[in-house]
Amino acid sequence: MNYMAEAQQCEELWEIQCELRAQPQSSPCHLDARSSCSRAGVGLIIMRRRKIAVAAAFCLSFFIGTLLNLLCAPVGFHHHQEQRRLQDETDAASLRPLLQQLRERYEEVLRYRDHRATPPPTSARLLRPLERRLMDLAQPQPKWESNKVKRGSVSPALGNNKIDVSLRSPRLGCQDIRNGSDVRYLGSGYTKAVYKSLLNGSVSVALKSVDFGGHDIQNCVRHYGTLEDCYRLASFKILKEMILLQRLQHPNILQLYGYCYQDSNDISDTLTTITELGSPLEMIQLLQTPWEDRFRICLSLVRLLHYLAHSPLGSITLLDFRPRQFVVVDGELKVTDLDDASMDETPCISHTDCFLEFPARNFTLQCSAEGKCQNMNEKRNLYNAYRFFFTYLLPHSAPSSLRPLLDVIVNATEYKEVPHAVVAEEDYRCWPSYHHTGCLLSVFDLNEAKDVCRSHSQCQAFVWTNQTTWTGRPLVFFKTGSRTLVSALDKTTYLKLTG
Ligand SMILES: Nc1ncnc2c1ncn2[C@@H]1O[C@H](COP(=O)(O)OP(=O)(O)OP(=O)(O)O)[C@@H](O)[C@H]1O
Repeated sequence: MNYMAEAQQCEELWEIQCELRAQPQSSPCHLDARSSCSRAGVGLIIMRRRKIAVAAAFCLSFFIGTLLNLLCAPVGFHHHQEQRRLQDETDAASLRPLLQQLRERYEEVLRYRDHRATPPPTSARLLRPLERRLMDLAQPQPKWESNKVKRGSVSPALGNNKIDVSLRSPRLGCQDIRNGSDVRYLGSGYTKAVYKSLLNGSVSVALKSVDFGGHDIQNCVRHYGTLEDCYRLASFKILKEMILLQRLQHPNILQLYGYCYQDSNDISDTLTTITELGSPLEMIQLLQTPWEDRFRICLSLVRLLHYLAHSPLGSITLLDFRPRQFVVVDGELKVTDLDDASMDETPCISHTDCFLEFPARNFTLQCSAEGKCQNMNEKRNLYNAYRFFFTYLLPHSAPSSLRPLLDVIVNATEYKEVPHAVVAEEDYRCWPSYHHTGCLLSVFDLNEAKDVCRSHSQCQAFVWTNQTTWTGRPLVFFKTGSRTLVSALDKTTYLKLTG
């Protein structure tokens, strides 16, 4: 039964491989998938992690073992066979989470790739000098590179994640990488390593690929013991990043010049992307640069965030938003690491599901009638930009005439109105309160309520109760947060938003 499940899994992953290569259903790829996977189930588990030769030897020994078993039927042999079967079952079970992750990442990549909107074509007339130099450099893409389907080079139980994206000219490829010189290590993160290379002696680019010595691969191999499968999993991140770089075109998003699939470390079709080169962002250095340069970085970031909030793929959030995800190109900030970007808006049933948590403060956003947290992606980006960039880069040594304006920007406090809602708990005491455990005060109008909230350090929200004192002054409940936001027809809640 387990062998049958294994065979089914094998078939599914082959199907993925064929799909990625855009092979039609009746193609040899799909037929091969079925015949490969319907072979002896016992052999499949071995074939996934070892070479076919090993699997064949195992099948042979299995066959001989069965023969001997029939002839002799010794009790010990039965025992040995049972042990091996149990071991195989354990191995298969331990790899299941890896297969699940592979499937999820594969589906994510397809979602980004198949999203309808396409970037506008750029007229060759508008090409800047660097692009013209790249155009001179780019070789016509060899046909084999986009159509190549290498059989037998990957484990039959695992889909290869080779995927081609259409790129505007100029497109660079493997040949250009091979002709590169002056290759130098630039940096690495959890998953990828980045190198600088000088192509054709004229254009410097960044080459990005999976780092075989990086934490991601090392942790995965330690856990699952299979380098090839772990490589495939990690390379989905580069694949996703490449698709996003191609789909999102903006001066503050690094430009993708091309990519290359080549065999490396005994793994077929490993992916390297070729992008615009930048300088890693060093916050300490940046703090020492003139105010105008720092202002330029902040302006780049604002322009980028505006584009991401209204991108052709919808509102995109950068889940991993730290200075190291950005580089500087000619004084402009550009995002380079897009593998943690997401275009999914958080689903919700009530406002409490739209809770955005940061170390220093939290927000509760509105849940729309369609069951999506409204503007959550944009809000996450904005607050991260505020806490990682604006607070450090803008105020220090700013021109004195701009200071009042900057104070307003950096300390901007506005209130978001949530009609028909009340914060059920999250009370604090104040004086002179009309409530013995909460802060219930009378105010003249909404502006006074905002001023009161601003003057209380605990206050993060207030509820307009629609009740008044005997003089007719409205009563307002001041609250420490808005996690316990619930519906209440006759009340309105105001949430304090900073940044
Ligand atoms: N185009 C580029 N030019 C110069 N340096 C770059 C470029 N792209 C990336 N880098 C440097 O390489 C580092 C690693 O790249 P990247 O962030 O894509 O890898 P990662 O494994 O996803 O990292 P993380 O663990 O931060 O997610 C970056 O922190 C950056 O300093």
